Amino acid sequence: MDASWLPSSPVASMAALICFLLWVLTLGYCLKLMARIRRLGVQKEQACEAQLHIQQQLHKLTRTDALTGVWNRQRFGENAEAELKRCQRYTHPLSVLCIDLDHFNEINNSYGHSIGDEVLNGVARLLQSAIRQSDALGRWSGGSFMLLLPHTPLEQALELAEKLRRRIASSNLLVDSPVAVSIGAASLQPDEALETLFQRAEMALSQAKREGRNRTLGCLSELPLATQRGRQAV
Ligand SMILES: Nc1nc2c(ncn2[C@@H]2O[C@H](COP(=O)(O)OP(=O)(O)OP(=O)(O)O)[C@@H](O)[C@H]2O)c(=O)[nH]1
Repeated sequence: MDASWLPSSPVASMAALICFLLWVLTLGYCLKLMARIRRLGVQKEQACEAQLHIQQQLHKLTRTDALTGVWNRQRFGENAEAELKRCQRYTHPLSVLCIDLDHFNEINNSYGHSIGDEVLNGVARLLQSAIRQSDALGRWSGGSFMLLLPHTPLEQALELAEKLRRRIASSNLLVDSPVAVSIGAASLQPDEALETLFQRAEMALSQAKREGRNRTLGCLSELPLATQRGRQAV
């Protein structure tokens, strides 16, 4: 056997051994480094996913009402504006319902705010479960919601409003007392602005409250001249 490659002296043997050890150490270090880089890559991916999740949650929070989970007023308004343009472009009917809890203040005072919150939540759930996917529900203010009904003329909107009103009145959101809502409806008129459409639904709602609550009223007319002037002056 040819042994010419073997170190010929103890010094050479020692040097070969040191080289071998250095090579083993370097290899170990490289493997460790590679594992660390891989770990960092995974951690970076996880951090990116977490950041994306937080961004999505934030986006959702800024678009939905924290208590009821329905769209907040801003998101509802943006959607309604886009829907209005579509309906005007294709001359489709569009209606809105403004739905307000009757005597909500009394519910809060008698049962406490957290029960008031539960009632509000219950109403939101009832409304959401009764509408079409193409409809949109938004929290409008304290105890009121706005419902957008594309492709729906006033007559059908009033029918739906009555169905919703009856459903809420016969629910047992409060065990020992009925919960009622008043509803104002309005349908888009040619070249009408969104703001005016909402105002007319609110006007009908105010009239329903004045007439005794727990009822539905539609707004057939345009805004009274005084209101229109007031709006233009703003
Ligand atoms: N529990 C609860 N109450 C709220 C919330 N936001 C507003 N409110 C209360 O809702 C009540 C709104 O009352 P109003 O709509 O002014 O009047 P109302 O008592 O409902 O009377 P009508 O609308 O005239 O029938 C006020 O007492 C507010 O404090 C909320 O998020 N949770």
